[in-house]
Amino acid sequence: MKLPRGLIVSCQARADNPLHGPQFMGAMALAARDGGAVGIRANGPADVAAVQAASLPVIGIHKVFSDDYPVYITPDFSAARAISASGARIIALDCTQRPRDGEHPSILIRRIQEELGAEVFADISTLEEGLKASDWGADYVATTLSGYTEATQPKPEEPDLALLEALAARLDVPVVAEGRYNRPELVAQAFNAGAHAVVVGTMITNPRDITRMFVNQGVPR
Ligand SMILES: CC(=O)N[C@H](C=O)[C@@H](O)[C@H](O)[C@H](O)COP(=O)(O)O
Repeated sequence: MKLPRGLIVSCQARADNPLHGPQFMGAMALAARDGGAVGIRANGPADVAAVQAASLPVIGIHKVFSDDYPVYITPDFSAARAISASGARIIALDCTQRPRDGEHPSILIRRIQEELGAEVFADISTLEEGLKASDWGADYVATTLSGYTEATQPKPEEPDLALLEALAARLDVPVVAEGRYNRPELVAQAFNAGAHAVVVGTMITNPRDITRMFVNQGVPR
């Protein structure tokens, strides 16, 4: 197993974010490492290559957006191959039941393991999807997409600890908590609920959203 137990920091910034770009994400990864993170999650070949500077295990994703399909986290094999070529040894992909263009996640999981020699990190939104991903051979199952699929709308403020707990009770593979873990006590609760690791993104690596939160909650208008 390539992913250690502990805190994983997601270092992602979209094109409209002033911190977009491998130089910034590489620096974020170093800061996360110095703070005690045991792994990094990063998006796209350039950022995946840049975060290797931290010498930590990298969960690579490749977001590819389409007008026709809702699946965007590593939606096909070519997306997986691109981040594998940039050094990701753990590849995360959408394993929800939503429609997609191309191969079924069960095929993608096997191809990523056999052809790229990487571990597969299944991003799911429901217990049923998590059980299926594990049956298909995923190496890790993560709650990443809870709150982001039709089946899990409306998106709650808090992370989906109930889903985490249900997955941990049923699965033999490591279960990872991800999505809206934005306070240290929520991370502690996730480990108590059986998480192998917890991924935190926005609250550590997105100063724009953190600033907005302060402005919206603490600044008089
Ligand atoms: C739904 C989706 O696309 N999630 C993405 C997955 O890579 C990221 O945008 C999130 O920031 C990441 O999952 C961490 O979550 P949070 O930022 O809530 O700590």
